[in-house]
Amino acid sequence: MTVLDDIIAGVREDLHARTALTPLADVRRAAESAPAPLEIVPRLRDPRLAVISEVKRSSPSKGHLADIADPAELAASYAAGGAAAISVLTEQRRFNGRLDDLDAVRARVDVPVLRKDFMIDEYQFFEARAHGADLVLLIVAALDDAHLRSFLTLTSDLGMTALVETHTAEEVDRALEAGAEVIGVNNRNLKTLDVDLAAFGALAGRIGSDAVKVAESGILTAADVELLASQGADAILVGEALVRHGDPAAAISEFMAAAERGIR
Ligand SMILES: O=P(O)(O)OC[C@@H](O)[C@@H](O)c1c[nH]c2ccccc12
Repeated sequence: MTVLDDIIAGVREDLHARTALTPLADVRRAAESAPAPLEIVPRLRDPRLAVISEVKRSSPSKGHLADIADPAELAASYAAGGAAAISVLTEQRRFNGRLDDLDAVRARVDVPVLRKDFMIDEYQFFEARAHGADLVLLIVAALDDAHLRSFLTLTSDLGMTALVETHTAEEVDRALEAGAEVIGVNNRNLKTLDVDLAAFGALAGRIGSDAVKVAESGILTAADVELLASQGADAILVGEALVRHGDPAAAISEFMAAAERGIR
């Protein structure tokens, strides 16, 4: 059993508990009456690097990262620093996230918000929308082609955008064939949790320029950002470096400046 399998087993149990409390029909109704989702693709296509800033308390690889008593406050400083979007982890068992965090962040900022979780069931998409998400994460390694396609359709039917996460050449091909518009390369292998910042550079050319390219995970320094920008990243997804930084808004500006050096 890989780490990913193990995480998903827990996600499935938590999902059963929520569906027992709130039936799909109710979540669907809440999704339909939620305020319209925001568009993210134009922000990601902006020539300047887009920084997707993550609210992340802990992770299976690093354990405890930050307390984050007030996720809305953190998100507000991300937005003030120029974040293009805010990612909110909602997985409970391994990342200590919650849907309440998504609600709090959504209520506070007017930039697009990503529900970051392991999406394995239709229910979670209506739930994401009901809680104000504009984007969801689809992890190719966790989905067969049929689910990848049907979840992409459901995401766009709900007016949201999918960040389709890959880690290998085969996964990039599957993402492209399924019609993904925004493709992430996770520098962390979710089966082993090993991080290799070179993963993005190795796959960027394969993605090409039809899809938006997002470099994810293990991005700690301005030098990392400069390199990824020079390799064609349109956006970066950063958690640890921001939640551990005393001044996350300054860190975001610093990353954006580093990207300018990378593309010059
Ligand atoms: O904290 P980092 O190394 O900056 O990583 C952020 C983000 O990329 C990471 O949280 C992540 C990327 N893909 C995921 C899938 C599930 C859970 C978490 C993730």
